[in-house]
Amino acid sequence: MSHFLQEWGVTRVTFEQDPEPIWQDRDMKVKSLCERQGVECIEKVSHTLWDPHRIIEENGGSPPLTYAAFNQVAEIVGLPEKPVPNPDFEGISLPVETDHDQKYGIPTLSSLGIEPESEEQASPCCRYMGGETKALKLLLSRLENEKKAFALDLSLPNQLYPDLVGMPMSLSPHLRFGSMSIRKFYWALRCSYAQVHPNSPIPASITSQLIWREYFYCMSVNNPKYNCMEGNPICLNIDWYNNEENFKRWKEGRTGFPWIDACMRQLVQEGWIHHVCRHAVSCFLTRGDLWIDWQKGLEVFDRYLLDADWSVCAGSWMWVSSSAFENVLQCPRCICPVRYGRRMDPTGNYIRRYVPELKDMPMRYLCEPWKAPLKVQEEANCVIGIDYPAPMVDHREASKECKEKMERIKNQCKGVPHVAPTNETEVLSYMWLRKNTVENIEESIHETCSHLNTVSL
Ligand SMILES: Cc1cc2nc3c(=O)[nH]c(=O)nc-3n(C[C@H](O)[C@H](O)[C@H](O)COP(=O)(O)OP(=O)(O)OC[C@H]3O[C@@H](n4cnc5c(N)ncnc54)[C@H](O)[C@@H]3O)c2cc1C
Repeated sequence: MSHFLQEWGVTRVTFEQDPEPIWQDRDMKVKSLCERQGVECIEKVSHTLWDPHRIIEENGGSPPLTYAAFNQVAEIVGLPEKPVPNPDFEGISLPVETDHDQKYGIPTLSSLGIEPESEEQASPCCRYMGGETKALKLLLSRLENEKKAFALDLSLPNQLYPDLVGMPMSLSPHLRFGSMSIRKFYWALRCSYAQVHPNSPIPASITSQLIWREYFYCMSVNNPKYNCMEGNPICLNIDWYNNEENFKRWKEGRTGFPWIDACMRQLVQEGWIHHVCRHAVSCFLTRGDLWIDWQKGLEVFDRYLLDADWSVCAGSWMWVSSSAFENVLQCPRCICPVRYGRRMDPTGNYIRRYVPELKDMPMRYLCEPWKAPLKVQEEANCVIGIDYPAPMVDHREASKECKEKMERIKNQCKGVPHVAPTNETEVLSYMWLRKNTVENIEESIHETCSHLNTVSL
């Protein structure tokens, strides 16, 4: 790094704030290196629409407790700044030497010791290309689609899988790595709505997904244990099952529920799945069917998702598993892996694409192939238990059991804050919840109080 700074005559480095501890650690190192080299360091907030610290300050020193409260505070803070051209970069061109790629080219994955885990991973149906040029093209086609939806007053979901030419439509990996500016995306969505409906106010739903991202960022800032259950002041300590075999079947897409398996296989092969798929598989793993720790699911998402984002991913897992946020006090309905699959994939094309064993299974049985008569299974060349697994749980039974457990936890939660405790009474109620796992209550109260002191929420 110091070699590059010198060779390129760098005098100023700008970087953006990120709440993830490893990036904060990296920033500290870069800053001290730059200081030693006499290079100026400028820290900007450009990865989020608003500075999370500003939101916290406006909310009286703690993060807004709910998504609705977040929106109210954001309204007070005002609309996010519009992107402006950066004069620092105008007219800049970098001379590229003939041996540029040799000296500075991106190393291959195998030179870093990373090999594909499967044939599908080695040649996936779609490839995400990095860089702002690609991201801007993607934004344009995305806006065209959105405009059609705005004109019909529809909220058009992104497609479940890349289009026929293998082009992904999702911008999330670009947002994650900064090759698409979040402010540009936000303002582009608002402007294209305004073009279609010039005389109407812009509905909040147009940008609501981006605001969820902001909310999770705001909740994670100042909380280094945000991606953990233990020591994370906003997360309930739930006694999840530790069942390695069940976890492995979920991870490998061998649950016997075609919709869940299609989602998990797409994730591992392509590094991206649609929000409805993320929701379905995370609910299935945790409070829906298997009652397995959300942190295990988070590890898998973190490994395979191209848009894996410390704040959003951990926040979403806590949300879906009812471990934090508003969901702690609610008992949301479990997702049925059969009915939901049928609703989301009415043609069956998605399941057939990622679970080819079932490609000839008639639509009627596609989401629950174990119900197909043996003759139908034989005709479809897919005998359940031989060519494709039988369902690993009885969903009705498993979800009933999970729901009862969740109800018990929620009853214990009555009167307990659903996010970080902010005073001593709340700490005491919080400890009540944790007493099943912490033997010495006094010690645990002390532990949580010190969290409150160290984690300045
Ligand atoms: C268990 C689980 C884990 C998730 N992990 C991640 C993750 O690691 N990284 C990530 O970017 N998104 C994550 N999401 C949120 C969401 O599923 C993805 O952002 C979305 O599917 C990306 O596709 P898109 O770009 O087409 O999204 P769009 O619908 O076009 O949304 C645009 C952007 O808004 C943000 N966004 C969208 N939905 C949400 C949401 N529910 N919560 C917070 N931000 C949102 C993302 O930055 C996304 O790129 C997760 C959701 C769940 C349920």
